Amino acid sequence: MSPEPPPLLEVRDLVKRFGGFRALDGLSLDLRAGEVLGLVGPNGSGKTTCINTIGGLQRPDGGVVTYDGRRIPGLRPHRLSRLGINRTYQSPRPFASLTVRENVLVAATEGCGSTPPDLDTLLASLGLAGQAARPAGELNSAEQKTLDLARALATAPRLLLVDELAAGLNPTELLRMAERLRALADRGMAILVVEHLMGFIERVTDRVIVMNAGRAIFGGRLAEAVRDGDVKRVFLGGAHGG
Ligand SMILES: Nc1ncnc2c1ncn2[C@@H]1O[C@H](COP(=O)(O)OP(=O)(O)OP(=O)(O)O)[C@@H](O)[C@H]1O
Repeated sequence: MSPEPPPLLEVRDLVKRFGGFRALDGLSLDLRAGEVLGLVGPNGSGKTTCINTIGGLQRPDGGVVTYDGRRIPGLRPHRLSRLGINRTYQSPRPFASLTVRENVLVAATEGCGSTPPDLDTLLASLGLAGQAARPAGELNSAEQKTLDLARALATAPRLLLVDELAAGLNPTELLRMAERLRALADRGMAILVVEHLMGFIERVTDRVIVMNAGRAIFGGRLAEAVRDGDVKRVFLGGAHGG
């Protein structure tokens, strides 16, 4: 049997401070190609800060992030995008006056140089073909989230960071979104998903990391997490999450 390939993303002892407050306090995680890792935890536990720090929006104050065998300290999002890392945002901000298609076209120019997806096929696969000519500012919140995913996918990422994509989607849209993420992972994409909706996490993830106060307090399958004493304490009361 061939040995398991090394993780595409390795995060070691990541620290992010805001003033004297440690939003990330020594977080470590691994993520392999084709794997979906969920990052869950109470409000303020550091999930978005983790995505922002890996994704180049915020500079880490300590620790090491290695992507595809290369340290990526302090690289800005557009540089990371060219390396194959892209993300979605909790509150997407598309170019409101540009059409859906134009928004995705602009994003595609920031891609990593590997074959970009055909934009019309991409829009169709995300159910946005009918919206392609509409100004993005006219989309509802679920459509804007989907457009945000299309924008990220247009750069052909190998690592996708997903920040609360499911919030605001109806049950049918949730199911469809979960299937899309699974299909992307099945084609080899590594996906880190921050999400509060546990049904969605259960459907899309292979593993979860439960965070509290900037640290990982559990790593493993969601079914095991819900039986873990520390996890129960954090979710059922007494959480120290900032
Ligand atoms: N730019 C910032 N300046 C100061 N404090 C910040 C900043 N960004 C985040 N924080 C603080 O860091 C902590 C972690 O925030 P973060 O948004 O990462 O948590 P989260 O787990 O994503 O929360 P939620 O589930 O509510 O989105 C919180 O206490 C937050 O107030």
